Amino acid sequence: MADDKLLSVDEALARVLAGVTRLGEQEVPLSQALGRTLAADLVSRRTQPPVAVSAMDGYALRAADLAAPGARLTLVGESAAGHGYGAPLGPGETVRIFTGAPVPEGADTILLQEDATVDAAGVGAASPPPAGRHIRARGLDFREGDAALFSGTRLGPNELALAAAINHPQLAVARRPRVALIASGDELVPPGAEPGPSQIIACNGYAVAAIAESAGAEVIDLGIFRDDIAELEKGFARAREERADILVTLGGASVGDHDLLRPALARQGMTLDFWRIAMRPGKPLIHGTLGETRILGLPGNPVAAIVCALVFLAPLIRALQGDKRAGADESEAAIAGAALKPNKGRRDFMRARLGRDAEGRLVATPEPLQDSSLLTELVRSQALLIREAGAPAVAAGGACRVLRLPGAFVTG
Ligand SMILES: Nc1nc2c(c(=O)[nH]1)N[C@H]1C(S)=C(S)[C@@H](COP(=O)(O)OP(=O)(O)OC[C@H]3O[C@@H](n4cnc5c(N)ncnc54)[C@H](O)[C@@H]3O)O[C@H]1N2
Ligand code: MOO
Repeated sequence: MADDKLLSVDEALARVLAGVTRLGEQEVPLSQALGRTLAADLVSRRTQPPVAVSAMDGYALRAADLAAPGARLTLVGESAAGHGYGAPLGPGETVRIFTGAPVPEGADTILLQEDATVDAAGVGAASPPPAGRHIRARGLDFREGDAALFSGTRLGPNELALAAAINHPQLAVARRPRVALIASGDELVPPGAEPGPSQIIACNGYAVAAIAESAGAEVIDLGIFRDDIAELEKGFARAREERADILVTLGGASVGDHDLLRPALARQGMTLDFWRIAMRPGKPLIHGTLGETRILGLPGNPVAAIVCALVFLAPLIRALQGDKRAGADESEAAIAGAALKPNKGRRDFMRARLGRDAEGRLVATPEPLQDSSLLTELVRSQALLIREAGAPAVAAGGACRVLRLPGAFVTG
């Protein structure tokens, strides 16, 4: 069971996504559309293939003409991609044809060039092809007027190719959500600076910005702010100037005397939705709204910030683009590579290595240390092994669920 004082992860995600609608739309050229989300259905302007074409290099012919043993056909011309033969095939005739070339009228099959016998008597074959072999019918892939891609689809490499093929050089896509990042902490200095004795290098923003950009956002990194309400207010003012759709704060979300984000945001008039959830890592997560701006206050520990960005920020960014898969469960089944203890009241996202067992099943083995400050363990991991709040113990070899980390590559 979930800790009843804390909001469950599902409830928290539902609240983050509640009432979110797509931001405006804009037209972008295909070359800039990767990772964007379609704002309208795309209707095909083409039929593909536009005519019946050959799928192989060989000879176009009528299957019946080669049916008699020893039959020979007269080679009368050529059909290449972009240059058809241009005339109907007469009885006993064949045309040299290449992949993607129009099948001449009257031909009903393709004899593979490797299977053809070509000599002075003409073109023959030891085993003639049946009718219909290696011919792609007109419209096999798509037809003019058909909806080929749908509003709310995120454009990956495959979708870009299809959008191009159906002849849309410009696409209507959702505007990129603008995400302003504010890091807070007196201990933080940027990479390349000389830290004082108890200072550290701010790193969370790099991961969170990467997660946000991968989800389609435009990121405005406002830098590091000291643990001081007046300083933080300057940061909020900058976020307002930048017309941020989402303000993401890093650190200062918890209950310590120097964790000032909540009071600072409250002074600005933030409507707080929640700030503590039943999740490990990531218990102190602030969610609220400040005017039109959505606020996500991520916890300071690097792994907590990254996991919360994956679980909440990325879906929010996708929902603001009208992505119909935003918030969908992307976890998958795996086998536990080690015994898992019973879980208490928070959903646990354990850093785990992924491999495969002898049967090829995915095996997730948690890292020995799960402290939310440990980036090296995170980098060694390929997945987050998800343990539900209140889940009973699982023996090694038992079933579990995992969420792959971005770019995870599984060997074995
Ligand atoms: N008494 C309690 N203490 C804490 C609780 C609690 O419930 N009661 N929650 C713990 C949990 S869980 C987390 S997570 C942290 C989160 O605290 P904050 O969001 O207030 O974060 P900070 O205190 O500012 O920082 C925590 C840790 O992370 C480092 N940090 C912060 N920002 C960055 C950054 N941009 N890059 C790299 N590292 C960063 C910071 O130096 C601290 O070491 O609170 C627990 N405490
Ligand atoms: O949210 Mo915290 O990550 O468990 O230290």
